[in-house]
Amino acid sequence: MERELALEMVRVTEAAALASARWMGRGNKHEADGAATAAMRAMLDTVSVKGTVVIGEGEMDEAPMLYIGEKVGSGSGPEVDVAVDPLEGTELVAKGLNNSLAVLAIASKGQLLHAPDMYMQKLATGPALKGMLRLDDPIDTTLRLAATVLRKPMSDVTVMVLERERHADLIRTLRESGVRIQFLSDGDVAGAMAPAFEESGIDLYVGSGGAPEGVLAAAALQCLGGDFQGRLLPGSDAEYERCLQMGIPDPNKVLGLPELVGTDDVIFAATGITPGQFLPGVRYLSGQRAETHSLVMRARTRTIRTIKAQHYLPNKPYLQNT
Ligand SMILES: O=P(O)(O)OC[C@H]1O[C@](O)(COP(=O)(O)O)[C@@H](O)[C@@H]1O
Repeated sequence: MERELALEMVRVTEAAALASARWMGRGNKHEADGAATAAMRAMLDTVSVKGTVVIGEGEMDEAPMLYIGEKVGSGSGPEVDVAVDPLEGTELVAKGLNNSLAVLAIASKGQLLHAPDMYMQKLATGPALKGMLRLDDPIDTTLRLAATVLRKPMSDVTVMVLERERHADLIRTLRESGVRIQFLSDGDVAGAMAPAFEESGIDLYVGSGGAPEGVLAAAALQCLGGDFQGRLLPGSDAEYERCLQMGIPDPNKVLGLPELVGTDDVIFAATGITPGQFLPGVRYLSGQRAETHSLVMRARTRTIRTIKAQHYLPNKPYLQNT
């Protein structure tokens, strides 16, 4: 893929963020998500790719736009897999909480895992722990190994996890191990990316979250030089069957970066919607302007670019109905 596509991708996540940011704190996650999705869809069609959505808003019969299998892009240019989450953290926007993002990854055709909509067990690290840990190991073994590699006492190791009832045993073990825990209420793409940013103070991301979000996080970590392992958690026979239908022969297998994002030809972009750990949220300025902060990265070069943009809102047709 041409490197120029990276900047085009930022325009797409900026559009989604600008559209959904209007809904911050207004208690309506569906409107916020719908606005982000429509804006992302409209902007994607201006990008010179022949894209197929592989991670999207749901199946064709569930989602009006950006559904799995939908063709996007201008129809000229390279054939690419497209993974989107126009509003990652719908509750965060609805409740006016930190850390929601508009997120997009593209990779050369056939290279992103077509992850079914179910939970995935996840382990994400930054570059310092790349290749050192195994999702299959008991969590206390993983923590001890991480502390040794990072040359920190256990009490300085900081682990991020979604605050969920299903994580009760995991959290108990983390506490018994003596590590520090930072809880997330939602938004585990940002959570899984955190260990790759030293300034986050997070060493490891663990626990289960959405499988589609896992593929997006894996694309980000491929660009950041970090590591990601995931295991699908089909919760019923129907979900197990769904994995098989989607071309995943062994749904219980641990999937590493090569299985999730089988290429360095991947671009990841994200724009902050509400204020976040590594990206400020959308700010509305005087003079009908709004400011966005985005991150765009290519795995091939590992360049991490942050882009601050000021938008003149009357010139954004996709915002007219928001
Ligand atoms: O809320 P659950 O069921 O634990 O699911 C976790 C998933 O939900 C999120 O927190 C938010 O997802 P949405 O944006 O679809 O609301 C994801 O980041 C995470 O992967």
